[in-house]
Amino acid sequence: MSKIVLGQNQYGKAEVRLVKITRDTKRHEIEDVTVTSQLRGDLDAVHTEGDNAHVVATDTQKNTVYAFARDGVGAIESFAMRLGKHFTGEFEWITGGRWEIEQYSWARIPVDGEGHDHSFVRSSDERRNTVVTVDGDRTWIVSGLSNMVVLKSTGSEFRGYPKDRYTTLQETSDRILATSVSARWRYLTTDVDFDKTFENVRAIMLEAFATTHSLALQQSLFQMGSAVLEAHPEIAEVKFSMPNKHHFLVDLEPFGLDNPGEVFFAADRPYGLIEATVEREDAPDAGRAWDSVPGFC
Ligand SMILES: O=c1[nH]c(=O)c2[nH]c(=O)[nH]c2[nH]1
Repeated sequence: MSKIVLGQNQYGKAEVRLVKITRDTKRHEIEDVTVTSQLRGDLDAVHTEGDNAHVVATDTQKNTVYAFARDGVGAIESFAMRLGKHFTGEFEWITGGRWEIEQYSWARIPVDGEGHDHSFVRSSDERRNTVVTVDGDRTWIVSGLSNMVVLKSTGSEFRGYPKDRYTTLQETSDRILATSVSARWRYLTTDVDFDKTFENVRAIMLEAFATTHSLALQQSLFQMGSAVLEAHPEIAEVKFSMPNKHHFLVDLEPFGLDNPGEVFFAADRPYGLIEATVEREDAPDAGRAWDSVPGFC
């Protein structure tokens, strides 16, 4: 019989819900995040013997998240790195880990044409996220966004695909193109103005989606990724997962009506799922950056 040994492992507190209000002035600020903290290191004994001497409790990890938030969250990448430095610095057998943060955005409620001081409305389901991975003295940062729903009502075609006996799809030179963008990009350095870069990457993706005359969602994806890499030398690669949110033209002929691309059935499933990585050919190895970042190819 072969010897049975413990393989890769990590543990921590998942999805710590944290809301931080900054109320130094009467104009409050809100930061709303979900934090997952996972530690790696010399943790064999707890698995093989039930010896907890090295187990920084998941409850302690949760408390640390809340305690650190007392000073504010700031850029989620910086907050995640703070946590990483703390756990790997404080406990010598903790040699690395993974800190994932998702951020929800709130907008001020407009009252008399101005944003209210302390009343907010969740602006959309879109989220900003990051995964910071630490292994010894190496740190990888993968940041991204999810649920960025975009649509263009023309400027999209889909033609020239192979036809076989199962093909019923009609070619089109004018269709709706809609998707919910999930994207994650890997930074080449930890020395980044993360908030500014996030806003810029997002704006670049939106502009590329809008201005690309799309022959396929795959082409739009590649344009979006290329535009980001062209503008941001500190980013090595961008991974996308983009559902093709199909909009089918409704046949209004039974009602004696034409339908020149105006009335659509927005199907929610099934959907095409377009995934790709846009990368620099000479990018340094990704190391452990994408470990435990599911949902991308
Ligand atoms: O942009 C598209 N890419 C596809 O691969 C595809 N396949 C399909 O049926 N419609 C589309 N649209």
